[in-house]
Amino acid sequence: MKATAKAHTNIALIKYWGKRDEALILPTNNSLSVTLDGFYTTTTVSYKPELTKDTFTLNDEVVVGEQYNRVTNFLNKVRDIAGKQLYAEVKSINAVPTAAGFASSASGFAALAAAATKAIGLSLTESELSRLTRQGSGSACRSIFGGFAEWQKGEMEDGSDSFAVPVAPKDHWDIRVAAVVLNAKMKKVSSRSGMKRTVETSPFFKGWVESIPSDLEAIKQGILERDFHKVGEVAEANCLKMHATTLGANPPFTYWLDTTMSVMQTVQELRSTGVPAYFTIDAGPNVKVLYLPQDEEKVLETLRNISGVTDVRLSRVGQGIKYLED
Ligand SMILES: O=C(O)C[C@@](O)(CF)CCOP(=O)(O)OP(=O)(O)O
Repeated sequence: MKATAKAHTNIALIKYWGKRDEALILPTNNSLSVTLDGFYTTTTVSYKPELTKDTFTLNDEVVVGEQYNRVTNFLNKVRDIAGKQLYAEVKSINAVPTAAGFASSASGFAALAAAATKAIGLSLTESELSRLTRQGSGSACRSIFGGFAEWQKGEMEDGSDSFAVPVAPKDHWDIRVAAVVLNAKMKKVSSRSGMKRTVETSPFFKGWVESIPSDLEAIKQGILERDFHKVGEVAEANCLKMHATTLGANPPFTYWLDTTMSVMQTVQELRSTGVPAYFTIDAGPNVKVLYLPQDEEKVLETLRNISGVTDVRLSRVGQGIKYLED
C-alpha cells in the first residue's frame, strides 16, 4: 500500500482567477497552462494500518496547520472513493521554492493525488485523476498532463465535467520559461484569498471573465501554429488583465513589487530590440519570462542584471505525472 509519483508545476498562460464554487473548487473561467520541467514535487504515500491519523512531511519537515489540513482533507476524498478507512504517511520533496508565486501547490497536489490513489489500489484515468486533483488545488489539475493543457471550467454543479485536457504534447514546441525570483518568501495574499476577494468586490472581474473565450481561442491557435508572438502577446495581456482585477478589489491589492515592474519593463524593452520575450505573473511578485531557445543567453544575461533579482531559473516544457519505483 505504497506509491511514489512525480509531478511538475505549470505556469498559466490564460489564468484561472475566480471560483464559482469554493467547496468544490470550480472556476468561473477556463484556463490554459504549460507544464515546466524545472520545478517538480516527488511524493510518496504509504498507507499503514497502525496509523490513527495522516502524517505529512515536506522537504523532511513535519507539516502542521492549514497545509496539513488541506492534505488530510484531500486524503479523505481518496479514502471515500476507495471505500477504505486507512491513514497514510505522506512524504513530499519539493524542487520548487514554496509559495511566492511559484505554483508549488500545483505540483504538490498533482503528485499527492497520483501517489495516494495508486497506493490505495485505485487506477484512475487521466481525466478522473485531474478532476480529483482539482479538489486539492485548482491549478494542480493541469499538472496531470505534460506540455500544454486546458482546464475546462465545466457547467455541471457537481464539477463532474471540470478537469484538464491536453492541448499539445511536451514535444510539440520547445519554448522556454525563465522564472525570475525576486522574493522567495511566503506571499501575503494567497491565490485562494486573493481571487475570493476579487470575485466578491472587484467591478473589473466581469470584464475579466468575458475576455477569456477570445483569449483562449487565440492562444490555442498560436500554440498549434507555433506562433510565438501571438502566444506571448495573448499571455502577457491576459496576465495584465488578471492583475488589473485586484486593483479594483475592496480593499485593493497587488502582488507586484517595484522589482516586479522593473522586470516587466525590461522584458518589454528587450522585445523592442527585436528579442521575442513576454512575461506572465501569478499570485506573487515573481515574474516568468517566455522566450525561444535561440535567445536564451541574451534573455538570461538581461534578467540577471536587473537589480533586485536574486535568481533566474530556466525551464523547458515538462512532462505529466510519472510513477516512480519505490
Ligand atoms: O495558475 C493560475 O491559473 C493562476 C494562479 O496561479 C494565480 F495567478 C491561480 C492559482 O490558484 P490556485 O493556487 O490553484 O488556487 P486554489 O484552487 O484555491 O488552490
